[in-house]
Amino acid sequence: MNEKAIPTLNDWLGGTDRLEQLTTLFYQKVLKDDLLEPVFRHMSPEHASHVAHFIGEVFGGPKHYTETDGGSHASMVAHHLGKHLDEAKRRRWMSLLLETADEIGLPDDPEFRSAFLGYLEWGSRIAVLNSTAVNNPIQTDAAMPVWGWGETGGPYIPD
Ligand code: HEM
Repeated sequence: MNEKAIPTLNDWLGGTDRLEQLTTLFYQKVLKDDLLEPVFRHMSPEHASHVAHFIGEVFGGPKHYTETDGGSHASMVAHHLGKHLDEAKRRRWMSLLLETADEIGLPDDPEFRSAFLGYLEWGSRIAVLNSTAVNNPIQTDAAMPVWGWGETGGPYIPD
């Protein structure tokens, strides 16, 4: 059988440097955006690289978020608690991020963009849900999410 080696999403998009380029330019746009600037005006100088590291790790890349930045799935979710995000802000966040992806020339093949958009839709909708939560729904020792070329595996059915 002729089995092809399938790269991770992180490898396919060009790795950590490309993700940092994406998030750096994206958060510059965010700070010029009327709807999102108030949400992000207090973000730390490391915010863009932390988000790049988080996504890279989820996409099968190096564990920069958990091993270098000292983050975890739970600590990432904690950053969204009480932020009172809504659909309008989520849509703007998505639209600016996708615009930035095109601007820096991230791969635009249908398979990559389908997986990439799927992750952003999933993650951004969870961020909105978590932003109205009081308690962190993620255990401190929970594993990081993992995203590949075809995911969700079915609807979320609570225990
Ligand atoms: C796939 C989707 C998302 C991912 C992977 C993500 C990732 C992250 C990470 C890793 C942090 C912590 C950064 C740090 O350590 O400094 C963070 C913080 C934050 N995120 Fe997200 N996020 C997502 C979606 C969103 C959306 C849709 C919004 C708003 C529309 C949002 C708003 C925020 C805010 C307000 C913070 C805290 C900023 C501060 O420290 O002041 N996030 N996010």
